[in-house]
Amino acid sequence: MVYIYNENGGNVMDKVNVKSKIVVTLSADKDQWEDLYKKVEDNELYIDIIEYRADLCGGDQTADYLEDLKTLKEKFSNLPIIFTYRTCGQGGKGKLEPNEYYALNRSIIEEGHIDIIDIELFLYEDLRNELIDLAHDKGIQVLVSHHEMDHTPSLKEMKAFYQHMQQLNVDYSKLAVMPEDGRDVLKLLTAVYETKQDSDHHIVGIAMGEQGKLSRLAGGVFGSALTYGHIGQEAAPGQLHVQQLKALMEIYQ
Ligand SMILES: O=C1C[C@@](O)(C(=O)O)C[C@@H](O)[C@@H]1O
Repeated sequence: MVYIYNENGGNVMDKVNVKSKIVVTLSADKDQWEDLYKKVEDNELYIDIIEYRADLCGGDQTADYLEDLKTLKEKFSNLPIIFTYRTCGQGGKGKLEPNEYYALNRSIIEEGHIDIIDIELFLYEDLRNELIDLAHDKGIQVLVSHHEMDHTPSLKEMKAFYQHMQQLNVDYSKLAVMPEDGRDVLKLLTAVYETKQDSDHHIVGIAMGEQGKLSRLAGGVFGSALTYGHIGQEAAPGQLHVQQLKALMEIYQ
C-alpha cells in the first residue's frame, strides 16, 4: 500500500489528520529567565512555537513583558511567539479589567515582536474585534480562545463555540475543557473532528487534566493544530514535558 502525505504530514485521503505543532508555555519571574532560556535551548528540537504567558510572569508591567518578548525573539528568532495574558476567569492569574486587558494587548500588538496573539472569546465584542483587526493590520495572527475549567460542555455547544470563533476572522480557534471521564475527552475530540471536516481553519482542542492527556498526544489525528507542553512545570492541568510529548506523539503520526 502506498501512503501519500499532505504538507501537514497527514494522509491526503484524510483532510482532518494534521501534524500538531508543539507549543511550549513559558513564564518566569525576572530572576529566572536566564535558566529558562537555557532550558529552551536544550529543548529546541521538541518545540515549534513559544507561548509567553504574561499573567504568570509576575508584575503587570507592559514594559517588562515587552522586554522579555524582545529577548525571546532575539534568542529564538526561528520560533514563532504567541502572546497570552490569561485572565482569572479563564484559568489564568491575570487580574486586568477588560479595558486594561485591551490596552495591554494593544501595546503588545503595536510593539511586541510577536507572531500570534491569544485573545479571549468573551472579551467585550467591540474590544475583541478591534484587537483582531489591529493584529491583522500588523501582520500578527489571531488565536481566539475559550476555556471551561470545571466541565466539558455538550458536543453541540462545543461545535457552536467553534462556529462562533470561525466567524470572527481569526486564524486559530481554540477550546480547552475539563473532562470528567473518557467520554468527555471523546466529545471534545469529536467536536474538533467534526468542525475540522468543513473547515480550513486551524482548530485547536484540549481536554485538560489526567483524563485529557490523550487529546494532547493524539489531537492531530482529529484535526487539532496545536498541542501545549512545558519545560519545567506544567502551566495547565495535564500538560506534559515537550520531550515526552514529542516522543509519544510520534506513535500517532
Ligand atoms: O490555552 C492554553 C492551553 C493550556 O491551557 C493547556 O491546557 O495546555 C495552556 C495555556 O497556557 C494556553 O494558553
